[in-house]
Amino acid sequence: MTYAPTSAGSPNIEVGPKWQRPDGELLAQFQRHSVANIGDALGRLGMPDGGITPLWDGCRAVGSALTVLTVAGDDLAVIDAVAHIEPGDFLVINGFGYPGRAVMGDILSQYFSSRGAVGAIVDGAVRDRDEIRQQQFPVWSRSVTPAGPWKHGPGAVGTPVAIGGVVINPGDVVVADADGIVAVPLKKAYDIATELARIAESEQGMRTQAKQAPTK
Ligand SMILES: O=C([O-])CC(=O)C(=O)O
Ligand SMILES: [Mg+2]
Repeated sequence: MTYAPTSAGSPNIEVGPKWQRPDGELLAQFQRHSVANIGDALGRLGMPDGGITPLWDGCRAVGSALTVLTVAGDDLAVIDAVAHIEPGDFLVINGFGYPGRAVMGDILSQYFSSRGAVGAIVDGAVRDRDEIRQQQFPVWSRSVTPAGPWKHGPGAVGTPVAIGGVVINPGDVVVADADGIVAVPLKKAYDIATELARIAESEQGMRTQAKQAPTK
């Protein structure tokens, strides 16, 4: 089966209104912080559940949410999303948590990477784990299966979606690492970045104290 993403768009894939993306400088402020610390800065609430995990060791990415809603086991909306990618985008795909059929593999991953995306998160299944690891393209998913996707739609690109029980809007700052995923609403991102500097400093202090704890 062959396919090639087009800019024409499929008639049954809705495209949301144009959204604002965080600039590179703002994204850079999140580069050096762990997802755990960013979650703390958000009050330890609103993080996707721990069932969505990295596909290979060392996955880490920071980017602007490019949201996709797709039918369980179907990748038509994911294919359509390729034409909407701008450098720095982070694909966030609601595949209804379905484990029985992958909604992306290494070919789509290569398209994402070629267009400048920084990573992909799938609340659902993916396939081609070895090839994606070789590409070093960061991917998080709920499961892995060799079963390939149907391509019928419907779906949506650039509308709010939920992954792991949390709503993510297009243009949210998405950070993912070995622990999991966090999304910071663009409106809060500057305040959270400031708070992060304080948290990082206090964590550093606690680490030093822990290292120097007296033996009994
Ligand atoms: O073949 C497909 O339909 C999806 C897939 O495995 C890929 O993106 O590599
Ligand atoms: Mg494949």
